[in-house]
Amino acid sequence: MEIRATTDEDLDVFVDTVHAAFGRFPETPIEGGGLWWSALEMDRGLLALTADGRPVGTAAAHSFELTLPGETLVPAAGVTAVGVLPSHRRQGVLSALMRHQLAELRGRGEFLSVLLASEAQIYGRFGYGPATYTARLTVPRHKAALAVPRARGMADASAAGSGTGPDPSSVEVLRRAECGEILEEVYDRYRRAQPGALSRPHRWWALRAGQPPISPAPRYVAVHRDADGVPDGYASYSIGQPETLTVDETIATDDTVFTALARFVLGHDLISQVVFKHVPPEHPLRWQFADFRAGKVSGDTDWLWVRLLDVPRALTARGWFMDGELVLDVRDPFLGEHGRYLLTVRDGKADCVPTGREPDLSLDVGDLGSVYLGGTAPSTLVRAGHIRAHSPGAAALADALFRAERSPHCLHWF
Ligand SMILES: CC(=O)SCCNC(=O)CCNC(=O)[C@H](O)C(C)(C)COP(=O)(O)OP(=O)(O)OC[C@H]1O[C@@H](n2cnc3c(N)ncnc32)[C@H](O)[C@@H]1OP(=O)(O)O
Repeated sequence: MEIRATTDEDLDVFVDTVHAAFGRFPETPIEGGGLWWSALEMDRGLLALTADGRPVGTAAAHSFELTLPGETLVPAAGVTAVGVLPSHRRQGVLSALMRHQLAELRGRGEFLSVLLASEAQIYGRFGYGPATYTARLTVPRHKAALAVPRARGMADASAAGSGTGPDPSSVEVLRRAECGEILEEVYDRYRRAQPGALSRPHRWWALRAGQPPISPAPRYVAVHRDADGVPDGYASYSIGQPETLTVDETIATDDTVFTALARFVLGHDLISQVVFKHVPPEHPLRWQFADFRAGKVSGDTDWLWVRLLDVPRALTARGWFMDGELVLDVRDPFLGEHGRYLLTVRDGKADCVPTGREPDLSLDVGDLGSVYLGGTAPSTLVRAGHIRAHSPGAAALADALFRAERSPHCLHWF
């Protein structure tokens, strides 16, 4: 078997092969009509070929920016279009593709790769760990009343007298087709401050490559504007049977904007329930209902998987919120690597250097990927038996150190 990089000339054969692996047809649009593969970067694709030159496997990568804790933006390879023909499975084709791809990414100087896993059993062996989570929240309209925020009544001398005038912000309903630029701009503002979020490169919007609201599927979009009329949030939605308003995504540059958009869709007439797709499982919205049980969380699942390609570079790239020191003994079974690092955090920045000191934690690189964005507590993986803590306080210290300013979330589909 040979693995080779693709060029623009390979687009048709690449797209045919990956669709055959998924048992789909390239000409059949995904939900809403977006041809996701139009955004593929063919200089980042790989084809696995048999000895007589027949393509049997594919993998590709998008050039994204990932937001790390501390509002740090870094490049991340978005691994995608991974497939092996049903006739050639379980013969090591994917393993060979992954090995080739990881080497190639390192060769380009990349230090993080990310993906969405079609099945959760595939990617752990290649050093990826689930790092962000998502869920849907279903709210029956008759339970949708929001509580008065308790903090509003609390004494705050600096804010005395504020919050009593009319709300100067506004919500306008537009059609998806007439507000592409607003969506692109608001999403970009949002993702820069949200740990775990990925960039949506301009060409994705231009090509409408993806799921709604990137794709051209008909949608209404509630656009929120601040007091100066500047768009600062949106909710893209459609209404279907049975009397359900489904929100594809609620993008807000701050929590009050999210609340305003939630209030707007929950107040829609002629519906019996609202489904918010892609909310973080522990989103504050649940706490905002007068009835705590109003919002039912379902479909709680992993979303972004993270793989560190260069441990010291990745750990020093993110922001940190507490000073401390940890010795991490990191194994990378797939690549046959092993390193022990002293992580020292001071004033929000980390230093990470090889050390001979006794470790505080021993872990696989995939588990480091899971805790890296702050969305999985190291102690959870200690309790699950995946990370080994060498002293009683090590897990608690790691929990405190790895925590992000807010829980990471990603809703970009690729
Ligand atoms: C980021 C993305 O693009 S996600 C999309 C992934 N693609 C798909 O789901 C499309 C349908 N599936 C496929 O094309 C293939 O089954 C693939 C790509 C998942 C696996 O390809 P293969 O060439 O069969 O994998 P390979 O032979 O290298 O398997 C390596 C190991 O992973 C295991 N493995 C592979 N796929 C799976 C799976 N779906 N579930 C459980 N274990 C799996 C194999 O058993 C093997 O284990 P072993 O090393 O202990 O023997």
